[in-house]
Amino acid sequence: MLSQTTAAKKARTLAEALPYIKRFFDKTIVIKYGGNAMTDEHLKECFAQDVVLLKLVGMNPVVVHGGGPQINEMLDKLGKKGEFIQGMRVTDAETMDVVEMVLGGQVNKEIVNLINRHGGKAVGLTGQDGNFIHAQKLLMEDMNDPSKMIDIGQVGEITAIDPSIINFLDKGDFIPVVAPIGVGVDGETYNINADVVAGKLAEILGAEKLILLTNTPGVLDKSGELLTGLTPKQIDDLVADGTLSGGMLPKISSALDAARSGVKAVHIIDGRVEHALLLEVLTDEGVGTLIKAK
Ligand SMILES: Nc1ncnc2c1ncn2[C@@H]1O[C@H](COP(=O)(O)OP(=O)(O)O)[C@@H](O)[C@H]1O
Ligand SMILES: CC(=O)N[C@@H](CCC(=O)OP(=O)(O)O)C(=O)O
Repeated sequence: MLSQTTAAKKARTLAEALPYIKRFFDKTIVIKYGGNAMTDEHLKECFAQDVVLLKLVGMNPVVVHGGGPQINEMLDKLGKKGEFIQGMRVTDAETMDVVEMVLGGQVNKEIVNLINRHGGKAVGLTGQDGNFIHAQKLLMEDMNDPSKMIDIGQVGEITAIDPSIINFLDKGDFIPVVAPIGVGVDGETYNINADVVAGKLAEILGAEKLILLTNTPGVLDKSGELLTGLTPKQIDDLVADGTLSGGMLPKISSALDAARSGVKAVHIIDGRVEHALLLEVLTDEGVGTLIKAK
């Protein structure tokens, strides 16, 4: 039997959720599930339960997933080394085949299956389905010399998103699970960073919240301390002095773009914390880093 104090604590936590359930009822919440946060079986189950719960209390969760480490694992098996420049994967034709297989197949179906096992109705999509993520080849600016462009192969930048398939799924009981693959005018496919897709999708859907689940407590300063809130000026400084690097670069710029484009709350949070998503959406507990528009 629960002691009275434990029971009272549980009841208080449940009661705390009520104003959040009201506030976010019928609102869209885009959740980026990073490949690095997807490693532990128990945490994956918690994630799926959280997504289903948000849907059942009337919100519209839209999941965008990554899978960087999972792609690396498959490349390793093929004797190929994954290479990243400024947080973006250099994607030749062979790597693109692996990206499509791992993101569009393995990882996407695993998440769909997890959510469905917990009572949700997840539908897996890539940007090709419903022709919804339009992309073109990205020519990336060199951070150290903006006059120089870097060619990283079949990596895409989003040119447009047609959200009708997502809106259709949201209106029903479905939970969209999106793999970050875009399609070009001639039907060619592009590898797009999942943070970029999540940010743009949140903007286009007019999402109330964008939550980026990753494998750090949030954005950390030079001495490894958590930064709970970040303004654009602070972000510029952290990029310039090298505190932000690798995968955090596309993450932070997508987060900032989304905040500036009207997504009301953008959070980078620790996906290694049990039920991090519920804590973020339904409690007063602030976890991670809030990205401010100004
Ligand atoms: N200042 C920073 N604070 C936190 N993480 C950082 C920072 N700079 C770089 N990183 C790196 O960014 C990583 C998160 O990005 P990424 O590897 O792309 O994860 P995900 O798969 O969740 O998108 C962290 O694991 C960390 O290694
Ligand atoms: C262009 C580019 O970098 N694409 C990423 C797509 C997956 C991704 O973003 O996965 P995470 O969120 O787990 O990092 C890649 O190939 O790794």
